[in-house]
Amino acid sequence: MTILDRIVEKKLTEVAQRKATIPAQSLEKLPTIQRTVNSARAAIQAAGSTGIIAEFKRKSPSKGVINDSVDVIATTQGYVKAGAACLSVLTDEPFFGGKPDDLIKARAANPTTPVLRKDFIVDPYQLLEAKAWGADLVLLIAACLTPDQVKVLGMEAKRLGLEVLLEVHDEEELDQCLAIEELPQIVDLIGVNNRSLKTFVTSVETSLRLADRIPSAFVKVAESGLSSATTIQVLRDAGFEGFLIGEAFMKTSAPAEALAALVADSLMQTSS
Ligand SMILES: O=P(O)(O)OC[C@@H](O)[C@@H](O)c1c[nH]c2ccccc12
Repeated sequence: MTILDRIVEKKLTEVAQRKATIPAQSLEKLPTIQRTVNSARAAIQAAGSTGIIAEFKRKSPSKGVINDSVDVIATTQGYVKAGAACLSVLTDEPFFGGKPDDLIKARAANPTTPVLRKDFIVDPYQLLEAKAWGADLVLLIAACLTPDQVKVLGMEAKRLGLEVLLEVHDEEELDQCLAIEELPQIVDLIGVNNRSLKTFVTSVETSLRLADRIPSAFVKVAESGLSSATTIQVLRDAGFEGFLIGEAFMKTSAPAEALAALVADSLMQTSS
């Protein structure tokens, strides 16, 4: 059993409990369901955007506790001030130490920045939750979904007006998703996760290998294991516009300052 299998098993139980506590019909009635989202696609593609999707992540199955002392509001506001194009907030509690309230707080504190609900989405109910909590976009992880589920969840996300980041790890997952005829209508960004779910080893080569296979209709996002301006430039040259970064910032006592330093490094690279 892989870690992903364990996470999904737990997630299905969690979703069943949540549905029993707050029925979907109640979520549908919340005013946030009608809200127009901040576009991550637009924010990442805006002229001069850093493309950085800065993540708030307290712990992970691969690293254990990364940071359990920083505050979600101060950190996400600091990220935005330092140049983050988007925010990513973990809402999975058992494995990543996140919670819905982190997302709700990050949303309220950063009204004009796109916020990603980072979780393991296996049921349309979680999309309703994401919209109700104020998320602008959601992650769909190909490794834990069938192409049919990607389609159903993508369509529901679009009904709710959410943007979708589809995550793949290899050629097989990517090709299976690209075979979904409606994909350009239901997915906005395709992310390549550099972290192997089996070994937890991150290799930026994964993103570089898959870059040309991703059609230009999608914003390309490189995910995980990123920390240097040099690597970001290499990825940019390969066609990536978005960079999902968590640990490199969160492992420091001042995550926003770490982001600011990376942005300063990147600017120096482009001007030299
Ligand atoms: O902390 P890193 O190595 O910068 O990685 C961030 C992000 O890519 C990673 O947290 C992530 C990518 N896909 C996920 C899916 C679920 C949970 C977490 C993730």
